[in-house]
Amino acid sequence: MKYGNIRNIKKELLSDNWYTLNKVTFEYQREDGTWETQVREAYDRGNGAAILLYNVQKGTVVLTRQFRMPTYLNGNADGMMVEACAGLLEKGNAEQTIKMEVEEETGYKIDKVKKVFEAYMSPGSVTEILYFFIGEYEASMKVSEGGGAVDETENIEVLELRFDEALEMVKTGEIKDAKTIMLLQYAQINAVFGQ
Ligand SMILES: Nc1nc2c(ncn2[C@@H]2O[C@H](COP(=O)(O)OP(=O)(O)O[C@H]3O[C@H](CO)[C@@H](O)[C@H](O)[C@@H]3O)[C@@H](O)[C@H]2O)c(=O)[nH]1
Ligand SMILES: [Mg+2]
Repeated sequence: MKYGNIRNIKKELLSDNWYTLNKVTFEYQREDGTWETQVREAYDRGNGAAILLYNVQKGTVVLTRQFRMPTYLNGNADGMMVEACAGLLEKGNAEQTIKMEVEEETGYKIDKVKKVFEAYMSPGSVTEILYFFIGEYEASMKVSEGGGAVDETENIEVLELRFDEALEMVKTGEIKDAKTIMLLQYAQINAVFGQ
């Protein structure tokens, strides 16, 4: 018996205030062939893209720092998060979006990025799939201050850190964002900065 047979999917909209929260009722076929009814809430905030900006010569990465209310609600004392540059896919594909986000959030205009993997970040409750990239930056690509979209009140601070310092911040817990940890570890495992 294969898993994954489902039928009678019914969606009830609980909220579409900003993004969309649905209560989904469905029947799921168990291994013994019988059907059971399950209820799951699913939050759809679209898909996203994230990128590790790195400079091999300088041995540095560019990250961002911003206030994240949901983390404040769950134990992050000042609500501030150090994260790789990222954004939700609005128009266009993941690659176009991430280049746009890089310029908006960090002020660097880059034109070469490499997709490294994709991942569901919270598959039990959030529909989002996140596309992961890495890309080289250098000082000459800096065209503005960055900081994020003014109309979105993002107030993003741009950080340039040594790669080893960023890895240390994962150990100490100063970096606690999953996508950022995944990208830093990708760079480490794949010797993006050399052995
Ligand atoms: N008014 C309002 N604004 C919101 C709400 N929820 C989010 N926003 C704003 O919508 C904007 C979205 O900015 P993006 O840069 O496109 O997305 P992001 O929040 O950085 O999302 C990235 O990181 C997430 C967390 O790791 C990822 O989940 C996501 O895929 C993406 O990579 C942010 O300014 C955020 O504050 C809301 O309920 N109300
Ligand atoms: Mg963002």
